[in-house]
Amino acid sequence: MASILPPDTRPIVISGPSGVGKGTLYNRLFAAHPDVFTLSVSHTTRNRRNGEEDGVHYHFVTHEDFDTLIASDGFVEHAKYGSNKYGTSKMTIMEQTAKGKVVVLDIEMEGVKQIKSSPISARFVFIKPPSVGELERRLRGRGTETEESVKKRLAQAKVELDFAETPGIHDKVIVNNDLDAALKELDEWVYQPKPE
Ligand SMILES: Nc1ncnc2c1ncn2[C@@H]1O[C@H](COP(=O)(O)OP(=O)(O)OP(=O)(O)O)[C@@H](O)[C@H]1O
Repeated sequence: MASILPPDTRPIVISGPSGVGKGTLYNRLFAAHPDVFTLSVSHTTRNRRNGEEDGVHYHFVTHEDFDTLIASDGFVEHAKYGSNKYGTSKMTIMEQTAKGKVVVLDIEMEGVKQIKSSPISARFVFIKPPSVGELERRLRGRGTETEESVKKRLAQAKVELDFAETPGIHDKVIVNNDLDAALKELDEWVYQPKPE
C-alpha cells in the first residue's frame, strides 16, 4: 500500500484495556502505510531496561528533569505509576508532527482525560475486547504477565470499559474481535475524509 497521509493529520490517541490488542493493531496499520505514522515516545523516570534505547523506547529522564517539565507545562499528559512518572511531552508531539508524520499516542484513561481537557486537537479511538473473558485469554496467552498482574489489569480494564461509555469521549470505538476486520475498521476510520 502506498505511503499516503490521511486527510486528517491530527495526532491519534489510541486507548483500551491492556491486552486488548492495541499494539498489534497499530503496528499492522504502520506496516500497511510505511513512513506515515510514528508512535509518540514517552518520557519516564524509570530505569532503562536491557535493550531499551533512549529516545526510541522512552526519553529516560531524572525525577528532577521530569518535575521541571511539569512545572513549565511541558506535558500533554503525565501520570505516576508506582514510584515512577510517565508522560507525553508537547515538544515530542510537535517535533514528530514537524517531520510530517501522524503521531499515534498509546495511552491509558487518565492520559485520555488530560488530553481531552488540554488545547491539543486530537482524534480518539478506543479498542474494546469482545468480552472480559476474551481479554483475560489474550492477557494470559501473551505470556508476559504474572497472575497478580493479570488480575490487576482485568480490574483496571473494567474501570476503563465503564469510562469509555461516557458519551463524546471517543470519536470511534472498535471491537477487536476478528483482527483483520478490526484493522480494516481502524484503517478506514483513520483515512476517512476530514470532517468540515
Ligand atoms: N483480534 C485478536 N484476536 C485474538 N488475539 C488477538 C487479537 N488482537 C490481539 N491479539 C493478541 O492479544 C494479545 C495482546 O495484544 P497486544 O499486546 O497488542 O495488546 P495491547 O492492548 O497493546 O496491550 P498493552 O496495553 O498491555 O500493551 C497478543 O498476544 C495478541 O497477539
